Amino acid sequence: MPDPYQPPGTPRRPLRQTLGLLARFGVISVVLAGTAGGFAYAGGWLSPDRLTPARIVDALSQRGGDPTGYRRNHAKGICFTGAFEANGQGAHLSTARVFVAGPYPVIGRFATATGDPRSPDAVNRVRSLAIRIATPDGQEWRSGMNSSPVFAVATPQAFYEQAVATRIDPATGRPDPAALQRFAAAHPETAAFAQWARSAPWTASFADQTYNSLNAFRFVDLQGVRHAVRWSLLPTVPATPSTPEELARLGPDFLAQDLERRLAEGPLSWRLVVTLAAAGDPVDDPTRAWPADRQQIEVGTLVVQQAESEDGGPCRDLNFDPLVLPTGIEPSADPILLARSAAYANSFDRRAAEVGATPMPHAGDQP
Ligand code: HEM
Repeated sequence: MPDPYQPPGTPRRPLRQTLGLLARFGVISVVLAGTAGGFAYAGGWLSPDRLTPARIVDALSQRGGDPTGYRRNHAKGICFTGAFEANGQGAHLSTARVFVAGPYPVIGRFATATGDPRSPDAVNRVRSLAIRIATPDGQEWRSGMNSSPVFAVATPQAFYEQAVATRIDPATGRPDPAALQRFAAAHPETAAFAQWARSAPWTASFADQTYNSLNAFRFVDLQGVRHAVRWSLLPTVPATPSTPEELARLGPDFLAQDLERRLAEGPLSWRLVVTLAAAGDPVDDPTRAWPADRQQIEVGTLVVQQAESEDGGPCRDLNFDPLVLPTGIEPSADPILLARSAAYANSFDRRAAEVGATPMPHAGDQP
């Protein structure tokens, strides 16, 4: 019987081959549908309420100013180059090459934790220092650290809610005080951070600040034993307390200016100190500090040699993703780490696509 689906003269395909082809097309379409579904899922199209990196970064982008071309958080910063001089003490805790005594090149960035690249320095409570240390085995250790001793929130969802609560109300140019109050009431875990923000002295410099990893990680030693750790960079110059009013008088960009002034006189350094958790210390919650008596080991010194504007500087196109870790350092179970990695990539993709479309003005330039 002629095949009604084939023009006359077309060679007949055996039935088994036809079924095989159909089955293969079936498999391919299922795979394609699955892939499309996967993208839809990752993009949050199937569940608009699900938290995605894009939603977090959208919320971070609405906290005032125009972030086009810039990081969507810690938007105002300055690049630096320098070295990490390992003293060899970390090699007992981790096999990472970076702990073998010696100097390793660093690209880094100081910043203020703001969504607005032109925000005046006197209004931003949290300052940050991010580093990428490269080692001769081709590996890298990237770390972004904050000047607060604890983080404000414990989960990606709470971080998102905080970003939404600090959105700028176009009518007033400020976040809605009621939204801030609602957020604080719903998140008692922010209390330790809020206490620090209220009471810690302000200073006029990036150079006199301590910078903390806040999230926990694991160092893996030669025997394969895992040690839960956090780390901090401790300044070697004394802090000079100031008030926000005094700082406001220094102009909008005093932090970058102070850094450049100090570096013109010589390098700045920080001691890298690793703190070891004791059994039961929280390793998945950066809002909770570990007790002050935990063992600490100084593993080397960060030397900052030269600052460079972010506009074209070596840190502009770096993503200080906290999950770029060398062999010998692993992430902890803290859910914030995965969320950070995904959100940084999203923010990086946005600003990388915007570079060139938007001039990258020096700090202090008017829009
Ligand atoms: C769920 C939690 C968090 C989210 C979603 C988040 C999101 C972001 C985003 C989108 C950026 C911009 C990245 C870029 O464009 O390259 C950023 C920068 C930064 N974040 Fe986070 N962050 C989180 C938690 C933390 C924590 C716990 C710390 C603590 C140390 C931290 C420290 C930093 C630093 C230092 C930078 C600036 C890095 C640089 O200079 O390039 N963040 N964050």
